[in-house]
Amino acid sequence: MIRIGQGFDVHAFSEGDHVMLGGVRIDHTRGVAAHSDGDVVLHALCDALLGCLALGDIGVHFPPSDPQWAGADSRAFLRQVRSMIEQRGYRVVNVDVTVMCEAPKVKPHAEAMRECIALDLGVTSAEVSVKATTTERLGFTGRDEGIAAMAVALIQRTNA
Ligand SMILES: Nc1ccn([C@@H]2O[C@H](COP(=O)(O)O)[C@@H](O)[C@H]2O)c(=O)n1
Ligand SMILES: C[C@@]1(CO)OP(=O)(O)OP(=O)(O)OC[C@H]1O
Repeated sequence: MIRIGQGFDVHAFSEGDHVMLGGVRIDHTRGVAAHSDGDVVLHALCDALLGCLALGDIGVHFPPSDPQWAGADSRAFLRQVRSMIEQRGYRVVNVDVTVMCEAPKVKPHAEAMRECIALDLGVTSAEVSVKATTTERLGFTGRDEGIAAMAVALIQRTNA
């Protein structure tokens, strides 16, 4: 039995000197507004994985109203979501993420992001794809107002 899920997340730029993407710290002229560390890649991935088993979304499991998640490392969310999936008898097959922003440049960090995500999901980096695109100066990402990410995940029953 295989199951598929998709996720999407956005965070607006705010004051700061770095962004977290795929668990990797990237120096930037701004940060993002968020309750946690604002890692759109990991948030979209969590939603994709939760979506595989119709387990709701990241905000259901890690509510923004809960002070324990203030400034949280989003890798902890991803590891927790992996654990939810494994408890239900599934394993991650592969994931694919697209980051949308004018800046920062993602490509120089894509390999580090793949390795970080692979470690937290218990797969190899060959099972983790990270891509990036501008939106050709169109829309909120095109106006350099924030970062968006979308993700797709495939999981498989471990006894399949
Ligand atoms: N934030 C971004 C956006 C894009 N890239 C890389 O640049 C290539 C060209 O982007 P287009 O939007 O013109 O297609 C793209 O293939 C990405 O590899 C990036 O690294 N960071
Ligand atoms: C991650 C959580 C944690 O409280 O808050 P944010 O960092 O604001 O990120 P969002 O993508 O809005 O997801 C909701 C929350 O689960």
